Amino acid sequence: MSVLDDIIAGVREDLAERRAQLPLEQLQALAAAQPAALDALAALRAPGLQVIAEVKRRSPSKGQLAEIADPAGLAAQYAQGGASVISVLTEQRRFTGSLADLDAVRAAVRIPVLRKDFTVDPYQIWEARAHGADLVLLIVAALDDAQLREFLALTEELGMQALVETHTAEEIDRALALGAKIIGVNVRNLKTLEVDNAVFASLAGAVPAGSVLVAESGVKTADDVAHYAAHGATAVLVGEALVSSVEPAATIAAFRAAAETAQAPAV
Ligand SMILES: O=C(O)c1ccccc1NCC(=O)[C@H](O)[C@H](O)COP(=O)(O)O
Repeated sequence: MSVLDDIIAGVREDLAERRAQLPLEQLQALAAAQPAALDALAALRAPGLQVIAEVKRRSPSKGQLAEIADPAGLAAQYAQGGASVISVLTEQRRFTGSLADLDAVRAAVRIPVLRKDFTVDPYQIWEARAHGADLVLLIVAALDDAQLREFLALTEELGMQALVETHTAEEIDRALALGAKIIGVNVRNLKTLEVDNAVFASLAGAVPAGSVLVAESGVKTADDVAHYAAHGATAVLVGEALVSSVEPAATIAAFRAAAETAQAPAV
């Protein structure tokens, strides 16, 4: 069983418990009572390189990353530093995230919020909207085409966006064929946990110019950001480097500045 399969098995068990506590109809009523979702697509299409800043306590690859006693305060610092979207990892078993973190972040910032989880069931998309999220993560490797189509349609129906995460050219083709508007290339292989920044450069060309293209994982330094920007990233999604930074706002500002000086790669 791969790491991804193992995570998803846990996600399904936790989901069954939540669904037993809150039937879908009640969740849908909570979602309907939320203000309209913010326009994440517009936020990611703003001029310059955008930063999706992640609230991430722990990971399967690195173990404990940060305590994060105040996720709302951290998100506020991210927004102050110029992040255009806040990503909140809500998976409990392997990342020690929660929907309470999502609630706290939603209440603290006025920019789009991504519910970052392993989406395998429409219930999770309703849940994301009911907790005020504007985007959800859809991992192509975890879903078949019918699921991807259904989940993309539901996010649209709810006025939300989806970050559609890929790791191979074939996954990018599948995402584009199903109409994904925000394509993520995760340079972390979720089956082996290997991080290889070169994956982004090798795949970016498969995404049509003008698409929103997010480079995910492995951003440690301004040079990493410049590398992704030079290869066509619209945005970078950063977790570990920000939760372990003593000045996350300044780190985000430095990352955005680094992108402005990025040179297109020699051909
Ligand atoms: O982070 C992990 O170890 C991980 C393992 C298995 C599945 C997903 C995982 N992380 C989710 C992410 O993709 C990252 O949180 C995100 O891209 C930020 O990565 P980083 O900046 O390297 O913390």
